[in-house]
Amino acid sequence: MVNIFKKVDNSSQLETDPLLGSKAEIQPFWKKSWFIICMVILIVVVFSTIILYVFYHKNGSLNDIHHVESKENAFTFNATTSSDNPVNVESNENVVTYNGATSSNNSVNVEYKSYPTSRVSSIATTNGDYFKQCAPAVTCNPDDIYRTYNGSCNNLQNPNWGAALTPFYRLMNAEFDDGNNTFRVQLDGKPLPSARQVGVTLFYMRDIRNYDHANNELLVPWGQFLTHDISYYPDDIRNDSTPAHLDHCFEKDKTKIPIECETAILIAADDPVYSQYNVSLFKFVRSTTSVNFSCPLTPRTILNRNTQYIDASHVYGSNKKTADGLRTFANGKLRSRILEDEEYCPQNADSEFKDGPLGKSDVQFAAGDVNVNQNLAIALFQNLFLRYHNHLADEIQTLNPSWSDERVYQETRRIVGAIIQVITYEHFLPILLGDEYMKEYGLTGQTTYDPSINSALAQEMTSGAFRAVHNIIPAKFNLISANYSIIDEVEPSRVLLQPDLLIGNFDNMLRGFLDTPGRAVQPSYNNLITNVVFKIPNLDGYSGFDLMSYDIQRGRDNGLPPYNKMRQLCGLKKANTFKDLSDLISSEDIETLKSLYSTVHDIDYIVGALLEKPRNGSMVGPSTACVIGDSFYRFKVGDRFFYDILGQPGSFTPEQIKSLKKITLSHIMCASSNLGHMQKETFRYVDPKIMSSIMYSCESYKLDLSPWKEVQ
Ligand code: HEM
Ligand SMILES: [Ca+2]
Repeated sequence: MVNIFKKVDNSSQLETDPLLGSKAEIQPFWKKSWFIICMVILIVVVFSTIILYVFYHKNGSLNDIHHVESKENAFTFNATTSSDNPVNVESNENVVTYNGATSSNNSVNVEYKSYPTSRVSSIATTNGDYFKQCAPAVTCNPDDIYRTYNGSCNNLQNPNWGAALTPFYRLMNAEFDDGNNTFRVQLDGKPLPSARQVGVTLFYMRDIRNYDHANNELLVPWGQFLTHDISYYPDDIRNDSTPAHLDHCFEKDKTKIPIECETAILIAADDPVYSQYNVSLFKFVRSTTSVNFSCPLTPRTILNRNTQYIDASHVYGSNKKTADGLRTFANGKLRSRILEDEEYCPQNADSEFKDGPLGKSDVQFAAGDVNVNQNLAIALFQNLFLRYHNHLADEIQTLNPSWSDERVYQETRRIVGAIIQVITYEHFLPILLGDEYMKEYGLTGQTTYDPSINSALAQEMTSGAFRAVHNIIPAKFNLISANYSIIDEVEPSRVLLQPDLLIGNFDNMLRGFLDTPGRAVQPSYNNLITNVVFKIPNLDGYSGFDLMSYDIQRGRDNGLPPYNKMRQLCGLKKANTFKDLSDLISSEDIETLKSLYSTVHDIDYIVGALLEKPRNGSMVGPSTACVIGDSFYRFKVGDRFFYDILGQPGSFTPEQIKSLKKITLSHIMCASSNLGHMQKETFRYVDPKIMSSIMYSCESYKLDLSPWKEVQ
């Protein structure tokens, strides 16, 4: 072993100089230049440390990084803070940024993994069951240039992947108490706390941050419109008619609760809203399962009725019958009707909601998705795209007069699907997720098709992560006139299934979403959408609507894993105690969680997701972002018809892609309304009175269709 502690003989100051080869006089070490330089550096370091220490203490920034680890693609930070002020942790390599408020116990741990082009790997073992046991036989034509209506044959090796009426994908195995069907219980065997109780205790009257002045309210109808393209799983109401089914659950005799009432959401006697109406529960109907389609899979498996690709199936339908029913079969156009001189979706003659639970609506639209009438915002967007389809079909037919109705219809359908993808990936997701998550989850840049990727929508996404975006639904929709004054406002919660208000208000509603700042991101939903009481016409009593309770209960209904498991799936540290949640959840909320749940392992996914602090530049926390990011990655690389994929029979030409990439939601709104002027970044809030100079005339928003002109 080499002894590094050389013994210095102080009696002899002379040693052989290796360069001069002669004896040289050795100076005392304090006179040597290396020593002087070292001392100067030391003094500078000590002084700057003192200055930084004082500065950081004052600003509440990081003062003790006691663990910093950098693996190939992962960064871990554990740090303590000294005050209650916000903390910034930044790493320049691979850009991992966190900006969160400290919890009152002054401890912040941030652990983010950076996945440059990666995603979550499913660890569920049941994803293949439906395809082995129940999937219909399908024959595909690999040369087809248009999508099928139900999404089959997109993936030629697995033709049923992503098709309508196939199961949601699971990232983790379903969690049911009996393994198959009954609601998850807590680790100590107790039932989970009532979904309403959780909502009230954590979120009631928590509306403190009102506006997000960077974005307008259009994120909400777009988010919902997009949801209706990729998801639909109705309640299981096989044997009863809406809305009276389950009314018997209200009966006072609680000695024998019918099985179908067991999943009702219990309301406590001291509920701040419902106690005064003597309402003791919300009816809750479980989702329809594969059993309804003669496919008795276990555990409980939910089939998605809409195609699971972003393909405008909510405009056209997820099966041929619906699609045909919406067509005129002339010039590629969709059926529509004129009301008060404007074009609207056709009437749905069979609608069961003419006498809806909240009132009567003479207007019931028909569209590709049966939920077109759910609320005014989604109805507005369905009508917007109906108008846009017909506008585009006219232009394409004019450009190519010889094209048949079928060709014009299919080509327009193909472009509309592509436009929804462009707006989603270029404009919507960067705001929702932020640029860093966009890069981490591989959501930017040229798409390369990967047939090994199943594009089906994750159960954890549709019953959990994407619903967390319900927190930006505003309490009121403004109707704004052409001179920018608010002429009316409607509560979305009160106009469910009542789309007649849209007639004559189309432009006013669009202006309302465009010219109103969005609801700020925060853990709670707006107070109205969670606390609306209404009288059921055919029941002598009151009922209510609470989106938060339904979201929590739906997660349990569909067997979502609890929050702690989702954290781990997303690369976050498993919490062993409630305190371990302090990396992303405030200590006040942790205390409330403790009062509701038996252990940290019992917390519902959406509850944790809503409480997590969003990463800087994103509207969601990491265990929400990871599921949303993974889903949109699969919708992109697993879709053979994705708009910028090259080399497939259905691919657009490079010139067409160039033209499509320029489209914004402003183009659609200009072509389908009388607005006249639009801003370039449609989702950004621009005060119309002050910023009118940066609004552009609708003349400048025209999709260049020349690449679609067929060369004769
Ligand atoms: C005015 C706006 C909105 C209203 C009134 C609304 C209302 C609802 C309701 C009533 C449900 C069904 C609840 C249940 O019984 O389980 C639902 C489901 C859902 N919502 Fe929203 N929502 C709105 C906007 C949004 C937005 C902005 C997003 C996401 C960006 C979103 C994502 C979802 C998802 C993923 C589901 C489950 C999908 C499904 O049922 O197939 N919603 N929403
Ligand atoms: Ca679809």
